[in-house]
Order: sequence, then structure tokens, then C-alpha cells
Amino acid sequence: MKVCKFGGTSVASAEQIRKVVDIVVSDPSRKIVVVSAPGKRFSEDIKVTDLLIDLADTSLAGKDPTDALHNVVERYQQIAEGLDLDSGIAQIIEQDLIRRLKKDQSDEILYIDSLKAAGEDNNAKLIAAYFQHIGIDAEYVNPREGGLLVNLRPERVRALPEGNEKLCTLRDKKGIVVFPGFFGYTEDGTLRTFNRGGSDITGALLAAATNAELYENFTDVDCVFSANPTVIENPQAIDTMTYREMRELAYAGFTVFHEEALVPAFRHKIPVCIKNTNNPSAPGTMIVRNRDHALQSVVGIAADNGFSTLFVDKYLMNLEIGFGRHLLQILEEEEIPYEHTPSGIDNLSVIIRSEHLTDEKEARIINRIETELHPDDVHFQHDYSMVVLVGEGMRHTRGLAARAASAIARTGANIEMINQGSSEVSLVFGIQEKDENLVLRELYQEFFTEVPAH
Ligand SMILES: Nc1ncnc2c1ncn2[C@@H]1O[C@H](COP(=O)(O)OP(=O)(O)O)[C@@H](O)[C@H]1O
Ligand SMILES: N[C@@H](CC(=O)OP(=O)(O)O)C(=O)O
Repeated sequence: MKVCKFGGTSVASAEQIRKVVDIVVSDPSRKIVVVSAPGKRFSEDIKVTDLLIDLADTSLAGKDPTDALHNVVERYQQIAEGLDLDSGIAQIIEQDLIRRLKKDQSDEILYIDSLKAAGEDNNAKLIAAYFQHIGIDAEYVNPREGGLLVNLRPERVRALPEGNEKLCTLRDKKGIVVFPGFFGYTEDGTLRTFNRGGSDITGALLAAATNAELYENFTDVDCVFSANPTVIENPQAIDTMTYREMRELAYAGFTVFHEEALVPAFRHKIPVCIKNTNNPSAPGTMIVRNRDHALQSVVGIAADNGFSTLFVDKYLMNLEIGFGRHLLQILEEEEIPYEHTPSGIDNLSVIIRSEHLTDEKEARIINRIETELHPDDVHFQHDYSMVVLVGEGMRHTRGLAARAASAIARTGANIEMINQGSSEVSLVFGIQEKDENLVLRELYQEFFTEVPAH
């Protein structure tokens, strides 16, 4: 039995949904189908999830939501018409959205979550209705009835294993199960969404709970490429990679698969295949436990921006017991997660995703460090990118860091930070954001462009 997840671009229009149905019925083992909200139909298009966030914000601001509501309903109406479904379905969706708009606004995050989730929820209902319309036995399953349990706020949303027993029974359903991605329910019935792109997580959770033979993740590219195809022209395809490699690359900008979706697949040893809805016969990329890394030391290079550095310098820092713990505790009390902590004997940098910082938080942190830790220097710096080389074989390859550093030097960019994770599956370079694409292209050239034999 396979679990298949279809991303936003795969369910963005009636034409795309017809492809989804063809793919599902072409393999009887494709039993559980997880769907996203309608995504972009063309590059300037707006995802339904973004339209829903706009709708929630409009309502929270006390403004008239009529236009924002119309924008969402219109998308579903077009899809329903294109699939020859009863036009009443768009009215049902409109009623559902109006019901959500009237909900309690006292917790803004939960209010927005409820509206955001309407994208996947209504799309799953619509797609199940289309399966039935063309005579295929299929059923919409709501995550609450299905057993997708999540933890309570204010903790970061994550699935709870207590739901797994119920989720496992999805295997026994007679027809095809159409399950909305992106959200689950707490024990007391409160809806919470995962982070953006979180339908990948739903698919992985269902594949793990039902012990599927394969988790197929359908998107709009033939495979995972060794570098972002929007920056590098015709990058090499990756046919097989490990969970660890995908996790590192997903973290650093390979948006094709959500980093949090690897955990359930990895823990339950479910192989993952990334495939293209627009070209389903292409083999795709397999993500598995082990691969023969002798064949290739670097499997991919990712780059992501939006990082800041907290730099702290103090003479004899290395002799001061508890300095690092105290510094990180200040960040913890400001509810800031951190990414890397490269250090020297007298200084420590903490790399943070800038989205977690505000001017007020930065001022408070600097003030506390100055008064509690008495540094010689403390400041924030912004606009950094992390470029990450990833590969299981890297730890067995000598001179790789030197090759990467020389390639970066050739671009004229300055390396602000180097961090080799203790697992040695990745090598991270901190550079200025403005140099990101230049550095990515040079590194790609260095590690993936064949040097002609002499
Ligand atoms: N290394 C990579 N390999 C493949 N796709 C990548 C890579 N890095 C970034 N992407 C982007 O990920 C996109 C697919 O992910 P996403 O937009 O989340 O799709 P979906 O709507 O199917 O969930 C691709 O269109 C591509 O632009
Ligand atoms: N629709 C949600 C969740 C998701 O997974 O979407 P997609 O499959 O389009 O990445 C989002 O836009 O974040």
C-alpha cells in the first residue's frame, strides 16, 4: 500500500486534478491520497493558502472581507466547473469559510490556522467528490476523525503518536482515502496547522502510521536536483539519496520536500519517492536509509538566506564556566531557536533565522548580555546566507573543504563562517546574502561540472 501526497501545483486547477486522478487509478496500491490547497497555476499566481491568510488578516483588522472571500471561492468555483461538478459545491465552500470567519478571534494564531486549513480541507472534499463523480470508490477523511493528533499551543506544532493507532485503520478503508494535508487537531478538538509546506508532513505521518511500502510525494519537477533549478540551469538529477542528506538539504533551501517530513519516514523506515505529476513516468528521486556514497561524495548544494549573527567577544571566554549556557539561556527566554554556534577561544557567534528577531528583542538581548556577561563586544549582524554542501561520502573525501573555500574565493565573496557538522554529512559556509547566487553557481561548477579528461 502506498501513500501519495499531491502538492499545491498538482491540485491547482481542474486540469491538474484530472492528472492526479489518472495517477492514482493507474496503480491500485495508491490507496491514501493527501492533498494540498490549490497552489500556483503560473508563476505570478497566488496560492489559495496565501489568499486565505489575506482573508484572515482582513477579518482580524475589522475590514470588510467580501473581496478576499470572493477571491478564494472563485478558485474553487473554477475548479468545480472544470471538473463538471455541481456548482453547489462552491456555495458549500463559501458557507464553510463564512462559518470559519465567525469563529472566536481571541487567539489570533488559532483563528488564522482555522482559515488556512480551509484550503486543504475543502480541496480534499472537492477531490473526493470528483473521484465519486467519475465512479471511483473514494472517501474524504477529516484529520479529526482520522486520528491526526497534534500538541497544544504555545509549543511548536508537532504530531502526537497517540493518534497512530487510529490513523493505521485508514489502511482498512474499502476505497481510496482523500485526506487533507497541513493540519491536525489537539485532543480537545482545536485545529492547528503545520508550518508552511506542511502537507508533506501529513503525508509522511500517514505513511508511517499505516506502515506504507512507499510514500510518493508528487510535485512539479521530475526529481530532486543537485541544486535549486531556479538558480542553476539544468542541474544534475539525484536518483537516490539518504534521509540525512535530504534533511540537510531541505533545511537549507531545497523547498521541494519539507524538512520536518523526513522524521516520520526515517523513524519508520518508509522509503520516499519524489515524482512529477506532469511527468509521472519519470523515475523520480528515491530517499532511503543508505546509498552507495562511493559514487559521489557531494550529492547536493543548497543555499538559503535570511540569517543573522549574534557575535559575542570576551577575553578569556574559554576559562569562564557556564558562559555559553548563560548566553543560550538568554535566547531561550526570548523564545529564539538557534541554528549554528561557531566559536573561537574568546568569541562565540550564534546564527539565528532573522524571522525570529525584532528590534525590541535584539535590544533586550544586547542589554542582558552586557549586564549579565560583561563582554568586550556584542552585536548583531544581518543579511547572511548559508550555503550548504551535503553528502554522505564527504567524510571520506580529503581536500573537499579546501576545494569549496577556493571556489568561494574565486567569486570574491568573503566567508564569514564555516561549520562542519559533527556528522560530517554537511559543510556550511556563511556568506553575505548579496553573494548567494554567485557562490552557489561557482560551487556547482566545482563539484558537478565534469572536467574534461586530458
Ligand atoms: N534542489 C531542488 N530540486 C528540485 N526542486 C527544487 C529544488 N530546490 C528548490 N526546488 C523547488 O521546489 C519546487 C517544488 O516544491 P513546492 O513548490 O513546495 O511544490 P508543491 O506545490 O508540489 O508542494 C520546485 O518547483 C522547485 O522550484
Ligand atoms: N498549502 C500549504 C501547505 C502545503 O504543503 O502546500 P504545498 O504542497 O503547495 O507546498 C502551504 O501553502 O504552505
